[in-house]
Amino acid sequence: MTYILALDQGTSSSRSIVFDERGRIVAMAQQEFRQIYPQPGWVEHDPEEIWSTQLATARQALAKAGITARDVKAIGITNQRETTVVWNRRTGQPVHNAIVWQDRRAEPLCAQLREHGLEPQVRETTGLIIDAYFSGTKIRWILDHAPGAHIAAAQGELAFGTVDSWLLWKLTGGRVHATDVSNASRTMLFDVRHNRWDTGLLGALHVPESLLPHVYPSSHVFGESDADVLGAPIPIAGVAGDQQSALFGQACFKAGLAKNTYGTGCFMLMHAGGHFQTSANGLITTSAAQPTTTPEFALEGSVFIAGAVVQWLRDGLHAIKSSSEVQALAESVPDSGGVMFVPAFTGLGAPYWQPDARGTIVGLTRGSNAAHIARAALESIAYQSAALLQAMGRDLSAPRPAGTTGGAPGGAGAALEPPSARPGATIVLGGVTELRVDGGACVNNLLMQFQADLLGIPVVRPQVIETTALGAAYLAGLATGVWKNLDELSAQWQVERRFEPTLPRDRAEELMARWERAVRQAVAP
Ligand SMILES: Nc1ncnc2c1ncn2[C@@H]1O[C@H](COP(=O)(O)OP(=O)(O)O)[C@@H](O)[C@H]1O
Ligand SMILES: O=P(O)(O)OC[C@H](O)CO
Repeated sequence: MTYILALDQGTSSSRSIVFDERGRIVAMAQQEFRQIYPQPGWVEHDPEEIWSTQLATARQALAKAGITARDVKAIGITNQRETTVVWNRRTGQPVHNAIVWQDRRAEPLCAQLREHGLEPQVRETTGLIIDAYFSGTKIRWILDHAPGAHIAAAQGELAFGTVDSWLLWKLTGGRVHATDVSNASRTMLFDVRHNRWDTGLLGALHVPESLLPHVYPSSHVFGESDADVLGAPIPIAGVAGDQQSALFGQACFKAGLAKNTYGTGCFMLMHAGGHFQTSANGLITTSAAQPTTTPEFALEGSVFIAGAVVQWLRDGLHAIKSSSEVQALAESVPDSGGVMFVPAFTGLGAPYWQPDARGTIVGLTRGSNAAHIARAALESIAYQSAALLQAMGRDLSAPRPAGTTGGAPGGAGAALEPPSARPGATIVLGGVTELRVDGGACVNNLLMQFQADLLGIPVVRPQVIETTALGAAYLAGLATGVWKNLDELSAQWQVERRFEPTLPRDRAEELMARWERAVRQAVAP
């Protein structure tokens, strides 16, 4: 039997999963680690803890599987994206804690870049918007604040990496300083059209090129782990950011294939093929996990509050005792009884981009009860996701020629016009024929059925919902001959359940229109 070890380094925990050659899970281990909040809006991780928890889970997973490193054909790495580590190449010591993707401290720097008119250049080169989310301004902040970092950087002593690079460095005992295209595309410094660092943006952010990792395709032998790390050297042959890795693990290899991950928030990615296109509908363009040197892209949008609304029902409203109870409560009523819940607790993300929107429940009557609110809360996850897929569909139906900007997140407004005033009055999905799902909340059948009903296309839940780790395993297995090609992977991907739409389309559109009205109330209560 051939085994692949996937290292899945997430925001709140490090996990390791052993897969067999048929993509089945053999063993899994997980460890949480500290979240460090030095100031409001700041979030840090200790890079050494990221490494020690990842290593511990890798060893545990091998032990649970009853195998040794010699039985493992390859390692694949997938990781929380954008989180930024800068370390000293000689000592291997980080010069600062990792600045996590959620951290907002670089916002003033972003404001300066916007004032200098850099937005179009960023959008046309990286597919992104200027935002503190991405790594570029986090690197700048560390160079500006870690003692002696400027001089050390100028002398070529420092290395930057997203978490994959940091793990690669540690696994190889400091021999490999590299990343893959999907992680590089989250830095705001990478020309995704040509798969190379962009000297113009590096100059604008004053980031020396000597800091940067080499960039390779996502399926590539990056190096071998040191023998003493896991007991024998293992090729590290796949690397991808977690959302792109999930897209790959869902076998979404072609334009129009889309996945949605239902976790705390939702991350929806749609493969966009090999043609670089910026969004006119409030999304970002990112590099997909790339098995070869040919650039491939994905459209991406995220919902801030998805499964988190269920946590709020539990911890804020005390309507349920555990997340799994939400389905039974919601099913105790035939529908939401006209209640609409917009969980804009932290503003609204794509495609609305309304940071000041706040959570809103509309349509309450004397007859409304906790079950209606629970049902509306679950439905809100599906409405937000439908709005994202609709935005993607519109981008696919009306591709924008390169060189045009606008419609960027932050441009807001457009997505808030009444649905009847937009091409999306009928739910246009631009040829998307199904939505593949994963993440903790995709176990909820009521939610999945409602999602299919709204979209009018099947929602498909695969047998392995650990698709993030599976994607990294696929990438590593492709580079080491475990699997020959993408067709073989597509054939291996298996459906656990398919939710077929049953709602008449005019009813779905009526509901979407009511949702959009509720959104407008959340934006301007
Ligand atoms: N049966 C359920 N129905 C709806 N949501 C659920 C259910 N079980 C868990 N969740 C939600 O799923 C989320 C956890 O999913 P997970 O993929 O582990 O998230 P993350 O990776 O963001 O931590 C939580 O927000 C939780 O409320
Ligand atoms: O670790 P997760 O699952 O929260 O994912 C984080 C994303 O990669 C952030 O862009």
